[in-house]
Amino acid sequence: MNQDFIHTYVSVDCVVFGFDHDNRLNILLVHRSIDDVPADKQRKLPGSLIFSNEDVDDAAHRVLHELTGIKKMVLKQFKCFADPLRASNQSDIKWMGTEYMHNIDRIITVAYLSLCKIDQKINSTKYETVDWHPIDQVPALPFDHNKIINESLTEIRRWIETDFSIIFELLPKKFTIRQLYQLYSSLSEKRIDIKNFHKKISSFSYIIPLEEIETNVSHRAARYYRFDAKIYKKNNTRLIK
Ligand SMILES: O=P(O)(O)OC[C@H]1O[C@@H](O)[C@H](O)[C@@H]1O
Repeated sequence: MNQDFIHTYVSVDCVVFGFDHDNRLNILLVHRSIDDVPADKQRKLPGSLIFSNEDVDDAAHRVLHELTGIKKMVLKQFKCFADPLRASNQSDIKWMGTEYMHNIDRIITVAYLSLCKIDQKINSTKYETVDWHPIDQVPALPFDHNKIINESLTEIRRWIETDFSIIFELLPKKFTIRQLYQLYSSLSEKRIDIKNFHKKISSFSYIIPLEEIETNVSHRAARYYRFDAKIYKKNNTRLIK
C-alpha cells in the first residue's frame, strides 16, 4: 500500500451553553491574540491541544476548569472534526505558532458540549476575556468553530429529548414555569403550548413548587419552582413522548 498515514495533533474544543435573562441561548467565547488582527476578530471557542499523557476527556475537563474555575461541569463528547484543511488558514497557523509550536497545520479536534448557569461567576485561570454570546449573534470564528457550534445545537436538542434533566443545569436554582417553558421551546423542535406545558409540569413530582413568588415584575408575579434530581432519578419521565 502506497498511502500516507497522518501524523497529527489532537485538540479538544468546548461549546458551553448558558441561558440568559432575556431567555436567549448563549455560548462562551474566549479571545486569542494575534498581531495585526482586529480585537473583534479574535474570538474563538475555548480549546487546547491534548498533552501526550492526557486522556481526551481529561483534556476537556481541564479546558473547562481553566475557562470557568468551576470544578465539576456537565460534559458530553459529541463529535470529532477532522477535515484535513480545518487548521490550514494562515492566521490559524500563525496562532498555533504563537501558542504552541511552528508549522502545525493539521489538527483533529474532539468537540464537547457543556452547560453552565449564566449567573455563575466565571473565574478563568487561563483567559483574560471570557464572554457570553447569544447563539444567533456568533461572529465569524477561526478554524471550523462556527461549524462546531452549529452541530452542537443539533446535539443539545437531541440530548434534551433523551434526558430532560439536563435542562436544569441551565436554569437558576429557583425558576418560574415560564422560564422553563422558554428554555424548552428554544431547545426543542417539538412544539407544546404553554397551558399544556404547565399541566404536564405540575404532574412531575421532581419539579417542586416553592413558597416564593417573583418580586418587582410588571406582569402577574409567578411562583418559583426547584428541580429535585433525586426524585427525577427514581422516576424519570419524558416531557413529550
Ligand atoms: O484552543 P487553542 O489552545 O487556542 O488551540 C487549539 C485549537 O486547535 C484547534 O484544533 C482547535 O479548534 C482549538 O481551538
